[in-house]
Amino acid sequence: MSQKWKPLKQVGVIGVPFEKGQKKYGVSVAPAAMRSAGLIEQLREIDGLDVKDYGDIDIPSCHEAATVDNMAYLPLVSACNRSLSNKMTQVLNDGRLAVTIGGDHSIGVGTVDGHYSVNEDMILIWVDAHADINTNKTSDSGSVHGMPVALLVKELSDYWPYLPTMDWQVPKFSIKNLGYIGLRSVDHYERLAIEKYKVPTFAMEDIEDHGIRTSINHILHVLDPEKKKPIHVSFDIDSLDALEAPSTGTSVRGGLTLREAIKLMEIIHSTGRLRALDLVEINPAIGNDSDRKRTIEAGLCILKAALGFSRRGTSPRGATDLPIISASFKISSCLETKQEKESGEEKNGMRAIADKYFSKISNIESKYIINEGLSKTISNLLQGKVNAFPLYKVSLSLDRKPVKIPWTLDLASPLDDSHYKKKFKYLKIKKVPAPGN
Ligand SMILES: NC(=[NH2+])NCCC[C@H](N)C(=O)O
Repeated sequence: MSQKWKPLKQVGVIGVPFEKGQKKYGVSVAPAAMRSAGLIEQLREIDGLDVKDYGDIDIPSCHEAATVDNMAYLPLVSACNRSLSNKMTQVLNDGRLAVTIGGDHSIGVGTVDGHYSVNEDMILIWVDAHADINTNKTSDSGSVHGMPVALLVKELSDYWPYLPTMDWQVPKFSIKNLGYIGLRSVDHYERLAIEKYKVPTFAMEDIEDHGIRTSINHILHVLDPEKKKPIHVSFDIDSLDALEAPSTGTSVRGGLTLREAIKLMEIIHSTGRLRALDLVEINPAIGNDSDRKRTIEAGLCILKAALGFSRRGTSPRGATDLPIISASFKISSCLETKQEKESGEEKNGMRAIADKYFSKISNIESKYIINEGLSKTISNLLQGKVNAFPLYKVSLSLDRKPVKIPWTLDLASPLDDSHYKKKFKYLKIKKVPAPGN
């Protein structure tokens, strides 16, 4: 039976201030930098999104020496990912789409491991300049951020030595459920692995040939032709062109434009199947203020596109028309009814009248005033009948043009008010939803 997918409106944000998967200082500052740039607030502005901030995971301090050849800080990387994997499981089991802010890309081990434990049928879209599928034997750098994919996939488990501290992580995810977007710096053995396992890959030259829409749609079709599997996107900011995202540790020229990346995320959002999204490798310590700002803004744009922000704009929820009147009102005077005059309950009576008349209007901003002299004249003209109904003068100030609503007559059916209707312009008062509702 085919399940109807729609975008998950509940989101859980996890920060991972971790940088030991590579050698440069600064990528651990990204969660804080993203938060102070308004990450949570901006996500909450997306129509209908319920965003829970799970805070940053505790990065375990661990002083064990690296015991595996050509794998820097493995015990630390392992401890961080173990804790992240647990946090992922928690967020997903809370029914939320997990948004993880790294940290370097070694944290993909924890996010995918945690996601897999909840959704075994998940597919993984790795958006990156690099394939990150080195083993410690094939890596030139010895940095684990170039190895997460190789650690995760079961097909490569035989190519690793025993990894002390990594017993918690059993590679179960199949490379058959992986696709790449944005590659342009692929090491030799990485290319071999991609070809050997026929990983659907749209490197930059393929994106150049086919466009971003066809590229992602092709990958999604190959990995999940029946459109029924949860999607995990692991987005490395270095997939973007260095001009769009300069503040990152291993930037490569000639990458995705921000527009392509946004489009990519919009397409993924529209599947309704996105369940986990990582944003990694933003390094606020690289570059100047403007580089930092540009990179962080690009990251925010990407997250927002993935979570349903529409560049077309969205009309206010529930509204069917532009607000006709938006004002607040105050009764300054009113001709009382006979009954009120006698009972002296003028004030309550007035409030009741106001409620009755203006319950239909929300958020009225200007004043509603009766001119005493005028009201007396009118009262005379109406020969005492005025006591049978309240009479108001309403003045509303709209933004562009002051509009006067001179009279509102109630219970006035026997009365011919055509004279007043001619003299004063009547304005229909329509109910409008209060802004923000
Ligand atoms: N997530 C990244 N930025 N990875 C960069 C990896 C670079 C290189 N291929 C390496 O293995 O060291």
